[in-house]
Amino acid sequence: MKRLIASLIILSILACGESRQNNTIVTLKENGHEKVIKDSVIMELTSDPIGELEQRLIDAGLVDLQKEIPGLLVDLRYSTKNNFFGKDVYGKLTRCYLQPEVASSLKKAHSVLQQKDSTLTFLVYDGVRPLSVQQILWDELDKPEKIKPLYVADPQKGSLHNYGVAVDLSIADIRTGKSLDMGTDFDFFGYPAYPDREDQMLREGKINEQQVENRQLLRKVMNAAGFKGIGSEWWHFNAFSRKNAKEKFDIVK
Ligand SMILES: C[C@@H](N)C(=O)N[C@H](C)C(=O)O
Ligand SMILES: [Zn+2]
Repeated sequence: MKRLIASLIILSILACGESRQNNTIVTLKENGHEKVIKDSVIMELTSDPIGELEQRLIDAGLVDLQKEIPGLLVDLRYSTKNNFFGKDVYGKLTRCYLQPEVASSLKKAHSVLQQKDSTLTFLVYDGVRPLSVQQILWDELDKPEKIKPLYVADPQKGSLHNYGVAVDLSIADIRTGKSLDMGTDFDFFGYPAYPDREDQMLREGKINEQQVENRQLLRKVMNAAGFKGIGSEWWHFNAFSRKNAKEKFDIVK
């Protein structure tokens, strides 16, 4: 490897004359790393190699949402510390995967959204989620045992995320990449985030009309593509019932 880099440096020095017109002299791809030698300086570019979890998702036939749906944004929150328990539990995984037919339904929802307003896109927070991560979320959720399943599906039963048939998302403005105002952040666990409590929350001034309108738009486009929401989280949508998911797909462990 060291020898290879050394020879590439020599190559780049030799090619210096030409480099005035074209600064980039050599591009080398190795193990998912891209190195560009420019004016004799080696610059590491792009992505890490695919991690073990991502490879498992690909091997299981799941698809990368951003490859299927151009323009869709992903902020995989469990791959950051910006989530309800403040820990990165996805490591190298930063892309969002779903079952192919769920991705294709989401593509339909996305096109319904863009027909309504071409300045809008989806901002996805989570898709397939391994059962091992479901257990971490369950353990980290600081709520009484009885109401925990309203916010995180019990890992003993499995979540539809574990099959790759549920998605957590918002709508974003493509010009800013930021979510529309939905009244609460993703994974806010309480009444202001409940679609079931919107009338009450409006009356109590906890959310406003514009926030409800934004959520209604999300529900409308997702429902148009066959997704079903749940009563306690504005961001969560299922593409299949638990029974159908069990019959058709395997859980990602
Ligand atoms: C944890 C939250 N983002 C979520 O997806 N909750 C549902 C209920 C789930 O865990 O399936
Ligand atoms: Zn969810």
